[in-house]
Amino acid sequence: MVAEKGTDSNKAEKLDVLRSTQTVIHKALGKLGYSDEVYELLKEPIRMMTVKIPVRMDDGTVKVFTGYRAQHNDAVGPTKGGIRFHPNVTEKEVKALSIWMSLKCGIVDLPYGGGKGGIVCDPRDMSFGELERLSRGYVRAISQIVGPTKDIPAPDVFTNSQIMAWMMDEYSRIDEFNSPGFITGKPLVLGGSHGRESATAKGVTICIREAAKKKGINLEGARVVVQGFGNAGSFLSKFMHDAGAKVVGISDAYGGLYDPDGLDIDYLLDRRDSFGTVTKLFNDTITNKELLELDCDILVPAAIENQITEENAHNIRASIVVEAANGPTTLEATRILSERGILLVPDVLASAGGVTVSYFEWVQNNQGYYWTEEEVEEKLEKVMVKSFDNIYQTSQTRRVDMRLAAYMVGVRKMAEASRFRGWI
Ligand SMILES: NC(=O)C1=CN([C@@H]2O[C@H](COP(=O)(O)OP(=O)(O)OC[C@H]3O[C@@H](n4cnc5c(N)ncnc54)[C@H](O)[C@@H]3O)[C@@H](O)[C@H]2O)C=CC1
Ligand SMILES: O=C(O)CCC(=O)C(=O)O
Repeated sequence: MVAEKGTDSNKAEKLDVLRSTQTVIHKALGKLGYSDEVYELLKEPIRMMTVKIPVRMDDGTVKVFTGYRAQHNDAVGPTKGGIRFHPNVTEKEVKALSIWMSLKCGIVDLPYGGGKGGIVCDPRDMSFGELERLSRGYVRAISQIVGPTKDIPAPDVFTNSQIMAWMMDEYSRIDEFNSPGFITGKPLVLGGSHGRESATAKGVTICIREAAKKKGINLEGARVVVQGFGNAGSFLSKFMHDAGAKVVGISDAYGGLYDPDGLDIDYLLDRRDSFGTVTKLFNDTITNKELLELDCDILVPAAIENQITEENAHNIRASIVVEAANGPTTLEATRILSERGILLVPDVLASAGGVTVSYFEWVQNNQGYYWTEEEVEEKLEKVMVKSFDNIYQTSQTRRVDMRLAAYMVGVRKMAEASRFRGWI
């Protein structure tokens, strides 16, 4: 049997997302009765590629970028997960992100394992041409280990449908075949799916609705704060606004905006740039730290990791925290929120709408027959409600928090698939 691990006092270790996800995987496997051998297999990706990507910059110089692709576990099927372009990308982060993808795919029951990629770069400082050359260079560098039946990438932080289009085109050249199923999150005209752009936020919205029912909170008039105004955060703000909630705070990498009477979300959506930046247009801003501690009913971190920590968890004033971002809450903070009776819907459940509709996109690419937006939304709704119920019930019956319950549900499928394959 797997023994439960104690907490570590070192602050850096508490912010180490790989270490903290390993801690919860270890606990989840222990609760399910799996052996330490299973943990040894699942604690790290089975494959990790580091690549150097030389890119001719617009000024004629060559800059060499570092990129990663992690494939966590492919017992269930091909691996799947986004590609992040961000200056703070690290090998450890990409590994953790690939494990979270495996858990998400297990939770929403997709025929995939988890993968994730990242490039250390700041696309906000790069031209369109430089970004295209970087995107194509990355695909050439990882082409041996990816493909429509091996590992299927998608968008994540600071990547979008245009970048997916360049990557698909580059892979199709290498493969000498039009390969729309190589990547998801593509533009509609290149085999993208209706509903993929807003899918992550739709999934989060469904989780908020279900969590609000459990807490007896009426969404009409509920005060919502959203950290991050990119793909996940901006659509989410819109959906909350349309549902009658009052979005009182939003933020981006440069700061936050607050209005207790509710922000004008349509105006902000109109003014945000393609990197989800909008606050630079305003003088009267608050910090991201202040934003997270605002008085509200529902708090949605939708930006980056390690935002709710033991330092601010006691000051969170929301009744429900729904993680649209990957890894926004540390384990210590998870414990504090849970002790304070705050319902936390974890990332691996709340943000799984994105990969669910990515799966729909891949299925449509494979069958060559495309669904309407209504069909996609109906299927997503069913998947998310079922997954939420399953995890909520698990947390109640096993008397564990929603994060541990989600890991227990998410890890089981890959552990079983690995066992049937005779790996463990
Ligand atoms: N796009 C997708 O389909 C999915 C995204 N996610 C997760 O959701 C989160 C957001 O992703 P996207 O919306 O796709 O990215 P995005 O690139 O569209 O937007 C990111 C947003 O976060 C803000 N941000 C960046 N650094 C920040 C910081 N230090 N403090 C506060 N805000 C900061 C940016 O200004 C921007 O508003 C990430 O954790 C991502 O992994 C999870 C599942 C699927
Ligand atoms: O759409 C996908 O395949 C992956 C989305 C993703 O990277 C994530 O859920 O973190």
